[in-house]
Amino acid sequence: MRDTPTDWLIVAVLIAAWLGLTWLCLRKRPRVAVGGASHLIVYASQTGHAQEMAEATHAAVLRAAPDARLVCANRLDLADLAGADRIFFVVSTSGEGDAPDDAGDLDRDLAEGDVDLTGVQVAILALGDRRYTHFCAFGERLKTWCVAMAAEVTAYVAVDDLAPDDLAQWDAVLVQEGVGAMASDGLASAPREWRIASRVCVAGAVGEDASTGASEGLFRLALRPEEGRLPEWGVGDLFELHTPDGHQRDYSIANRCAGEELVLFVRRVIDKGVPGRGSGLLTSLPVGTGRVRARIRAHAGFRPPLGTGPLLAIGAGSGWAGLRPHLLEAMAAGRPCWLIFGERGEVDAAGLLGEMRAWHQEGRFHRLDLALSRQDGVRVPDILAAKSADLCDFLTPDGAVVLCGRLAMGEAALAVLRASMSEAWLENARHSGRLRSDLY
Ligand SMILES: Cc1cc2nc3c(=O)[nH]c(=O)nc-3n(C[C@H](O)[C@H](O)[C@H](O)COP(=O)(O)O)c2cc1C
Repeated sequence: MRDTPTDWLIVAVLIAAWLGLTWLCLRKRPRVAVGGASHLIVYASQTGHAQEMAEATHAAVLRAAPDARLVCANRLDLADLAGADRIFFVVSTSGEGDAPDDAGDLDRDLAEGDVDLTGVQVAILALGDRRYTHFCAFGERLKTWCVAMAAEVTAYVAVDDLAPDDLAQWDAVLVQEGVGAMASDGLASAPREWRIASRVCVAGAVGEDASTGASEGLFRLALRPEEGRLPEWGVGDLFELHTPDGHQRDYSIANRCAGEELVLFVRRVIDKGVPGRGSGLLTSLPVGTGRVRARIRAHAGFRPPLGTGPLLAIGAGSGWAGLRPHLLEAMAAGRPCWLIFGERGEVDAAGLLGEMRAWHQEGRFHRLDLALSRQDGVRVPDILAAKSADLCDFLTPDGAVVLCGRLAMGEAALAVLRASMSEAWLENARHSGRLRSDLY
């Protein structure tokens, strides 16, 4: 039997109708919000600032809308957004214009997702830093997408380096929206006074590189609270320094919470002859009498890797501050540890390398590999590549990785690990909490 032109026309019409219906179904997702909440506060945060501000925003919004829900971006479905009346996004930008790790799914949705947000009011607080090339790029992408999805974007506030004036604008937005300013009780702890109890230069000669605008040595500091006992913190948490001119700087706390002191490793930064706002203070105030204001801030994304398997710690320079408490925790738990660490040279960093060497000689580390770039021309990724087979033996199947240091070093290290262990292993380790990184 031959097909007639009429048969073909009917088939074409049916296919077109089916495609149209599918498109409509996908676009008009059911308006079911998270737990039925009319107000959503959605956060995406790499080092905790956006999360904390979202918590303070949530506390403020709750006054006006008792069903308001606080949600991490990755726990969100597009249908949740469509089901809300008002959405407050509080998001930072990480990497080079990237979404924070806890917003990878939302970022994919921004590229591919389609949902009807007609009638949904959106306000966005975007955290970023103008020293990076792509200022608030993730917040910008989010705004563009919301507009494309037909949401009404009522406010967009971009914050440069947590500048108080920019944050005041967000408070003004909240007041305008009828919910009142951010609730300070959303902050985990208030800043307090700390005294610099000791300070020693452990790497890089003081004065070196000042002319080139580069750094001027790495210092180990011990701080004590001016009053009261040492506050509690967890492995991975941050010391948030509040400078007298209203800025904040984060430093990894380098010891576990015990004893009377909090330990930091601070690189003295000199930019065009001017010492860094935070590092300048910490490395120049007099020992014994010098005081700074700071508080401890939880860093949920850099908690000890889950599991009980072996731990590979990778880092360089001031990244030692981030790795150190993880190693102390893992050694105490009896996990085999392997440290791969980069510095410039033996003489340059004797104070820093001494502690690692001592731990290794005492048998507390399974293995220690140093990449001394200026002395031997070897960098951290070179070691990872050269020891690829050993890495597979050490990490397969349930090993964990903790990575801390400059972004370029971290990304190069991850690329080599990906090649050695496979993309699937790395993704699985990240999703199951066995890979933690803090790159800056
Ligand atoms: C490794 C790193 C990369 C960053 N990349 C950017 C960027 O590309 N664009 C930007 O505007 N800010 C960037 N920032 C600045 C952060 O967005 C800013 O510090 C923000 O307050 C961090 O908020 P969070 O703690 O919620 O992640 C970066 C910060 C770090 C540490």
